[in-house]
Amino acid sequence: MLTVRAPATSANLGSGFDVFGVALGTPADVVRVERASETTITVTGTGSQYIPEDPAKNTVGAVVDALDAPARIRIDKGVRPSSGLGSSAASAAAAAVALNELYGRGLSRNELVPIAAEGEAIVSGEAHSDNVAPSLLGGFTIATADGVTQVDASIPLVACLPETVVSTRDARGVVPERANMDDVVDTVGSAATLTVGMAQNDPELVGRGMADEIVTPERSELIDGYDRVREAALEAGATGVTVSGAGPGMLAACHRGDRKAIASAMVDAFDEVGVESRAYQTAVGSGARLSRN
Ligand SMILES: Nc1ncnc2c1ncn2[C@@H]1O[C@H](COP(=O)(O)OP(=O)(O)OP(=O)(O)O)[C@@H](O)[C@H]1O
Ligand SMILES: N[C@@H](CCO)C(=O)O
Repeated sequence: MLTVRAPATSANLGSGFDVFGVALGTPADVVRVERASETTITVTGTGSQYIPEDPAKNTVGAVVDALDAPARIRIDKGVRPSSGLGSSAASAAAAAVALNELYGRGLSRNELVPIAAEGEAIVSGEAHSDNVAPSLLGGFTIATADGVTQVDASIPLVACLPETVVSTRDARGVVPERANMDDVVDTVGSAATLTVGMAQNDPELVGRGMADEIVTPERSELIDGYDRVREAALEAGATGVTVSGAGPGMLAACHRGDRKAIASAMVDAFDEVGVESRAYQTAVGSGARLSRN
């Protein structure tokens, strides 16, 4: 049996819609695979009651098809679905690494990115790679049509997940079809600033580079308490705050010593609007890890 732990991820980071992503130190999905003549999937863990075990509807099933690698697959969810922390992608990335090894397909982590992204097409209608890339490769990733650029980084982060649900499919429905040129210019500036911040491990530049005038204003409307929680995190020392993935999770960049205060401030602010939440004090981390047992 092969076991792979694949991390949660946060995509977009504000200014990098459908392009930027980071791997998080915690939480993670654990996927176990064994060869079988027919594929079966069982799901346990957080939010497992909302995840289909039918291979045609689970992101992992798309990976099985793409690698032609039938298996008995057990998914232990650490990443809550529809949270904005790349839950669907974590399972797909873990399965891609595990099945590639189980069947000796010999594909590199970069080559597994489009394969794992097939799973995203099942749940959101589009095979975007911005979550599967960091879950496979770790660090900060820039996923474009030409491939993925990756840098290792260790920026401290707080990811706060309200107990509400926003599906990626719905959140993609509010993305504007066109953008104003001034907003495009500002957002390109932010994206460049964030990229330098990741390369230099500078939380101030990363936080400043999260500013986005195009997608985030629309998406934040879907999250009860967004403005209040954002303000609270900034007051507690966050260098930048944005929607995590498609939401409703929120992501704050910060300095290492400020994570605890920011986590409590975000949870308290959600509480003030009657929403329970859970905060992860984490950092940009490593990609999927394989073990044999
Ligand atoms: N292995 C899986 N893990 C999690 N969700 C899955 C899986 N397979 C299918 N799904 C479905 O995908 C949906 C969750 O994916 P979605 O992209 O909406 O959220 P997310 O991955 O948590 O967030 P985001 O992509 O914004 O970070 C749910 O409807 C869930 O049932
Ligand atoms: N880039 C994707 C990430 C969430 O899956 C989105 O924001 O819709």
